[in-house]
Amino acid sequence: MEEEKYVLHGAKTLGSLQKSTAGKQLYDALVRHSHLPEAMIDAHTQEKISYKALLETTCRLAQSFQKCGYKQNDVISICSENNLNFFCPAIAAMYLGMIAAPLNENYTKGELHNALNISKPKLIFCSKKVLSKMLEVKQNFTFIKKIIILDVLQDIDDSESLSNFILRNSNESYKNFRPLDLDCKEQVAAVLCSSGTTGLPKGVMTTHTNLSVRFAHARDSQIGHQTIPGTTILTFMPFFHGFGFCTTLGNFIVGLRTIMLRRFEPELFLKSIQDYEVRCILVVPPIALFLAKSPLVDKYDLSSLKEIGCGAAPLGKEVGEAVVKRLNLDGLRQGYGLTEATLAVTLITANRFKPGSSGPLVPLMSAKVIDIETGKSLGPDVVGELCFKGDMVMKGYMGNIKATRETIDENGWLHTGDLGYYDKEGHFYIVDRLKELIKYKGFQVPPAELEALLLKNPCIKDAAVVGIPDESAGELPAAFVVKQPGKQITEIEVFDYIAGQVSSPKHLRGGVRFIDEIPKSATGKIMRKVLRELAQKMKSKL
Ligand SMILES: Nc1ncnc2c1ncn2[C@@H]1O[C@H](COS(=O)(=O)NC(=O)c2csc(-c3nc4ccc(O)cc4s3)n2)[C@@H](O)[C@H]1O
Repeated sequence: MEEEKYVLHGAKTLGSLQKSTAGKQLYDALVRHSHLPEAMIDAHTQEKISYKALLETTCRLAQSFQKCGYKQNDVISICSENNLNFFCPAIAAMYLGMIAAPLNENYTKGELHNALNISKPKLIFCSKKVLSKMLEVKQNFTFIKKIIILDVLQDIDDSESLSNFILRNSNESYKNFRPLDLDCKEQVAAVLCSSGTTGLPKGVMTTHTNLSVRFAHARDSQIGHQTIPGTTILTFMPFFHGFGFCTTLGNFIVGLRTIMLRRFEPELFLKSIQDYEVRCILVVPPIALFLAKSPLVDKYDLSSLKEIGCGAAPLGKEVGEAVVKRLNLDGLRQGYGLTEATLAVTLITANRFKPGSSGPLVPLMSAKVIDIETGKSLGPDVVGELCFKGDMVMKGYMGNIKATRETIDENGWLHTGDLGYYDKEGHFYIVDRLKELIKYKGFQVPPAELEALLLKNPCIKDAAVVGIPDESAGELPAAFVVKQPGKQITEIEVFDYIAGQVSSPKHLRGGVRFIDEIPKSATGKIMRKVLRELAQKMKSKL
């Protein structure tokens, strides 16, 4: 029986929680905000999309899906850098109980192969930039029926443009379209990649109920970053990642004006805040460090900025305080979240700033910190594994019951693999990571994925990858390698071997170190803590 005294509960009710599907809530929001001229602006091109255009495009795209015979639980993937049309297929899919599976556009063909094998999309929406890569990958999968290009007006060879696909398969009478009623708790809305506490990337099944809780938080002035329609928020968070995906959907729900960057570009970032009079920005810790230290910041008028949301990786208390002081803010709204729990599960709320804390538990969720030996829940100010329960917890990993059961226990508790504690006021502090996951600038770097690639190299007998601390990036992936007897390979050859197979965040920026044996426990588990300590003593030649 759970010791109730050490289980924390967020607010049990939230006036803004709606029982309808995420698709219906998004549809209603696009209708409600259809008078607002700017839903999203591309900071690179100044192009924009209105709420009315989002409404028409998503309804006609849903009608097109229906005309072409796509149906409930069919998966569509979106593989693109942030762009104005990124969310059109995702929202249209949610109207119909289809499933949106965003993919990192920087994935190599090998990474895409793994991710596509999980979600098995019938349709892929991609940008012109990744079209050739997607066409090559498509050849290996019979389940992919079509590729549609998001950011061109004309077809390219056999791939239709989004606008032509809609024109050919729908008509002007989109006003008769309505989203379907669905079982919100069971119906999967999106599948997002995450490696979780161990192993290779998996597909996190996020349901309509999961998103509904997020939308309730977004609407609530105590939790949401901004809640007044038309308020301007800026993001460069990749839309394929839970942080960027779920916060931007929340922006549409509230009617915000989202200024979108494809990637962080210092001058464009600062100029956009100034020129669009941005009120709120969402950042990861390396950008908080930039805001704290860069001389560039003094060249721009950032006086419109009233709020900074920061998360996805640890933020040093001193950095947060430096940003607040330099930008004359009330505080920095740090949050702690994981893809497996949809978005932030602890979040600094307005006026409850505590430097170094990731904030109190969000409404509609429960939390406990457990002793990693006994599993018993712990009281305040004692470090243990963070666990969460409630309607933000994912349905599970797609097609992977074993990994799901290893992450969500029989009582519905999500075991995060993170170490932390809460203080007497219920503020949470993340202090370390039990799990092997490495975070490079907020991006996931699953050691198991790199270790599997290293072991395929004929010159390598054994290998382990750990994260080593870095002030700017948070952690850098570093490899320990045992050479095959009689084989030669250099550090740079190992670095290049990995860099040629995976996307940039996974490159071995922490270096390569050759050792005689990988330290392992009696059960064969890599002793990663030992390796992290060894990495500090053994400098890499790279
Ligand atoms: N604040 C934090 N401090 C320390 N570590 C943090 C962290 N947030 C995530 N992490 C680490 O990333 C892991 C999860 O990685 S992940 O799966 O890629 N997902 C994420 O990192 C993730 C998904 S949603 C999300 C956030 N949403 C927010 C909304 C508003 C806001 O102000 C702040 C945040 S953070 N983060 C966690 O298990 C943890 O190890």
